Amino acid sequence: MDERCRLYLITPPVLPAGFEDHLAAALDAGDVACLQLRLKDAPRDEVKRAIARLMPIAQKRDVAFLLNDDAPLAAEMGCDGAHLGQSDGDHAGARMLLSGKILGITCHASRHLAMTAGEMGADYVAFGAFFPTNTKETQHVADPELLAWWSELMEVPSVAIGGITAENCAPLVQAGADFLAVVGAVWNHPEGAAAGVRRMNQAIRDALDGR
Ligand SMILES: Cc1ncc(COP(=O)(O)OP(=O)(O)O)c(N)n1
Ligand SMILES: Cc1nc(C(=O)O)sc1CCOP(=O)(O)O
Ligand SMILES: [Mg+2]
Repeated sequence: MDERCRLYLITPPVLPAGFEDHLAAALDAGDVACLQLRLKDAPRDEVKRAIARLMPIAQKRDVAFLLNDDAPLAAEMGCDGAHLGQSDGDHAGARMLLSGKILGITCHASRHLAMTAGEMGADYVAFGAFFPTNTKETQHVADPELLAWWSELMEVPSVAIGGITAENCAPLVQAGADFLAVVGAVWNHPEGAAAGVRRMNQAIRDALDGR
């Protein structure tokens, strides 16, 4: 098992005014492995403008920039990769389009979906939701045991998602999650996004000490 577990940051579904400054402060506050742009239901032009604004902020800091839902647009815009759900198009086609780039696949709480994604060539498999969340209506509940099973059997990294906070993340880290993906724990942190990143990283370190 890789002894590390890293933070995977996802943007809020709607970007507030001045988001660039909040993003830069968050990414400067501590280790963030990647940033996923997740603008649900935004027109393609708006997503393109957001990529042009935000991708340089991430890449300048060595944070991989992934686009949610749209592998062709990720390829066209030179993103570092894409995240696709089970209804987000042809995974094998996306794998070819994003050759050499990162492709992550949502696998809910399903061992079968994860094995299929791993065999297809996914760079990570995402499991969730581990906890209730206000960010999205979820239909699947994942258990930390799934992360332990995956990390013991497979080399492909796992991402845990759904309602994860500094307070509840320890069992996921200790079960072997390679990444913790969060929205609210960072963007809704009462002291700001930078404090959210610091707090998540501290919680990950504390949990790794107890692994
Ligand atoms: C890292 C990560 N894991 C899971 C998801 C969820 O993807 P999906 O099921 O396609 O749902 P939407 O995010 O598109 O609403 C994700 N985005 N990122
Ligand atoms: C985008 C997303 N996908 C999920 C899944 O279970 O597949 S849960 C989720 C929302 C994550 O936001 P927060 O960290 O605020 O709970
Ligand atoms: Mg999706």
